[in-house]
Amino acid sequence: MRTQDLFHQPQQRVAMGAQAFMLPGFAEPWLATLLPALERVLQRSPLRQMTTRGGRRMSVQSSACGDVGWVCSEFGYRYSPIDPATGQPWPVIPECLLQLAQRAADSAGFQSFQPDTCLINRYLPGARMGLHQDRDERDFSAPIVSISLGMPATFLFGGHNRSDRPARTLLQHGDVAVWGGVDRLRFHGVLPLADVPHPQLGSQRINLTLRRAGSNKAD
Ligand SMILES: O=C(O)CCC(=O)C(=O)O
Ligand SMILES: [Fe+2]
Repeated sequence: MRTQDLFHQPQQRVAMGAQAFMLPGFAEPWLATLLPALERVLQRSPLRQMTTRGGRRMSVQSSACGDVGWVCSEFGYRYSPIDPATGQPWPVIPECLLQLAQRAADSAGFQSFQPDTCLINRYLPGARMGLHQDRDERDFSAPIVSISLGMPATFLFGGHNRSDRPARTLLQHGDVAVWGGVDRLRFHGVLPLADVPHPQLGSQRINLTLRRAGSNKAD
């Protein structure tokens, strides 16, 4: 735990936009329960490399938990109630992860966040995520809560046009980023990861993004 938690000082918020914040170390009190819970999820729905609509393999490995999971293939992007890799429903979102996401959303000014899906992305050194908008959800009223674990990454937070120059924010183990409202559709991405092994998780970064997909979107 960082000293700020020990003395119960108000959590620091770093503004990335009017309704976008980075909450440094916010996930730390949950990590001891979150990491084993995440392992159990990944035993049931293992990480896999998906192929984009353009036919290219994504550089991250992905899985999901929740009522639906985000899947992509050469046929496009969608939320599905079934994990295509196992033919089974996705694992449920672990209680501690749900609680962490709701508390982080609250701290960023988004009350009553009810996520129904969590995308799990694993970055090995060199993996990246190009600038994109998160717009496969059925409505954009709920925020995105993004939890970073393991190796540090440079997060790019741009504007509403792909060409808007993005700001850079370092995301480290335990940091949580939340964006919604007027900032919900801003372009964002992650620079290629440098190999700076994390003491506990080694040469990987795991990012968890909790969202409200809206189950009607699922097929
Ligand atoms: O890895 C990150 O920090 C961002 C991931 C992301 O943008 C996404 O999964 O849509
Ligand atoms: Fe995204």
